[in-house]
Amino acid sequence: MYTATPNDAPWTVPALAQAKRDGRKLVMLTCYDAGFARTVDAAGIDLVLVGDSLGMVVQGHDSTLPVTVADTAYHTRCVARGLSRALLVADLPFQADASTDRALAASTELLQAGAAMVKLEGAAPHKLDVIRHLAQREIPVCAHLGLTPQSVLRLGGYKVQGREAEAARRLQEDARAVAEAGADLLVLECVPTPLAESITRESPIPTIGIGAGPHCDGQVLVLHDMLGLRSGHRRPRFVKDFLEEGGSVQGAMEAYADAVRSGTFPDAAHSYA
Ligand SMILES: Nc1nc(=O)c2c([nH]1)NC[C@@H]1CN(c3ccc(C(=O)N[C@@H](CCC(=O)O)C(=O)O)cc3)CN21
Ligand SMILES: CC(C)C(=O)C(=O)O
Ligand SMILES: [Mg+2]
Repeated sequence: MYTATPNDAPWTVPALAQAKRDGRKLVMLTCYDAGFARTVDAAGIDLVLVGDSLGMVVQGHDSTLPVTVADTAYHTRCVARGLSRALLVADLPFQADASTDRALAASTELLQAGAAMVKLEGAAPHKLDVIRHLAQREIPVCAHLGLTPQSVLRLGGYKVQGREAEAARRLQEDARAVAEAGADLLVLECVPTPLAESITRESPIPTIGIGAGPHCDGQVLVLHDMLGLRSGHRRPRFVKDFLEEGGSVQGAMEAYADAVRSGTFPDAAHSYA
């Protein structure tokens, strides 16, 4: 069992790249309030995401689209007060990254709320402009490719991405482009295991998978999912309830961290071939 090490130095952005070079897996969980943040931190989780999934698991909407910058800033402030070691990432909500001006204003608000990095979905030309704009202004950026839930209306549902050869090629190119634009980290959501493996091998920045197989540099799950709470939609294949084996909330987080670090999660049953 992984033992919490509260004396460990707080995470920094350069330490993420070092972890990739060292082959140390990064463990990430979403979190939306201070109580859970204290527990996530004590469990030795490396990265905490105030995801716009809060629109679904906290607010009860059926997509992430209704979430605002004010909502995300509020939850970021709550979570930041509970953390002393984990690196805090906050999602830029739907259309907060529609222009460089809006993205800079929203990101400033989120960093001033306590985040150390902002995350944004996609690699369209204007998104690459936003990544460059933020990176040049000393704002760490996490990119997010594959299934991008803010695109749900045009995608027609939450489906695995990059299955066709052409789509796979485009994803691989997008991964190159976001790193080139200055992203520090890359979330890959719902992509076939071999594609995520190939992107990870090529990527100069660490990849964090969710439904992207075991070969990413790290993993992320939605907190409610790994504690077995009903998510409102059909349970995605990549979700595993760690509460049973963990025995307590902190135990579940430690079991998840152990499984990611030892390479036993995700297995084939929790990945897309
Ligand atoms: N609670 C929760 N967990 C999440 O992981 C999550 C959210 N909410 N909200 C935002 C998005 C939506 N997500 C989802 C939702 C459903 C599937 C899903 O059911 N996928 C199918 C894929 C089928 C296919 O294309 O082959 C699956 O069977 O896993 C995947 C990701 C991930 N994110
Ligand atoms: C699922 C993760 C990667 C996310 O973006 C969120 O929780 O909003
Ligand atoms: Mg999100």
